[in-house]
Amino acid sequence: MQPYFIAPSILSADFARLGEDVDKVLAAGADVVHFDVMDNHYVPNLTIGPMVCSALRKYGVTAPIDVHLMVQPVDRIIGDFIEAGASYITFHPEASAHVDRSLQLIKDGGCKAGLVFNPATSLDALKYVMDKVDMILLMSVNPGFGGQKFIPSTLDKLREARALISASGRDIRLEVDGGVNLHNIRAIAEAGADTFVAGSAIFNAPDYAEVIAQMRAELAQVQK
Ligand SMILES: O=C(CO)[C@H](O)[C@H](O)COP(=O)(O)O
Repeated sequence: MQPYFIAPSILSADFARLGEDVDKVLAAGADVVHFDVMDNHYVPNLTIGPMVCSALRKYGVTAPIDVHLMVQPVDRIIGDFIEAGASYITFHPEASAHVDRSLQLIKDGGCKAGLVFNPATSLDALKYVMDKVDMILLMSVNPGFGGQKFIPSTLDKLREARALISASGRDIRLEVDGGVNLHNIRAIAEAGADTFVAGSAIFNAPDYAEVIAQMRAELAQVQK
């Protein structure tokens, strides 16, 4: 199992002071910046694109930036995010006409590639591309908005994904996104996740360092 990563979703950050807020959450102990890209087409919301990713890099953010594409089509925006300094780029298989090609485009650009699965989407798309995947992201809410409730069936799906990763023998991160908080993070880790996206639970807390430390304390008690 890889070390646990806490990945605050900047969907819940203060967009008017994004650089400062990202600095603050990283200084508070976050490992990864989770960057939600929504196009008002694949999902019913509109957020940020490659220019903002590039601006964060120019501002001085050196932590990994984990770009979650909730866009359709996928391929024409991949190159822009590679240029903008993304570290991970993940996309939804049903949003790409050619999943293998999209994964390869990401990897050819030197980024880590991953697939994202909505709560009701099966993991079947992984079958022939496990060798190209560096991250599997399970949505534990329907994508589009922060602040939703964790969907409990994600726990079984995490166990299923963890078994696939173990069978592959590869280092693949297993990320979960949606409704992650202090009360459920331990159970989510026990089901197999190693990377935890949390938006409202972190950015709505009065003290980012305190909530991240509490999350790590929960993770320290994980029993497998
Ligand atoms: O991708 C997302 C929604 O599509 C967000 O990353 C996710 O919902 C995180 O927010 P919260 O922790 O508040 O649920």
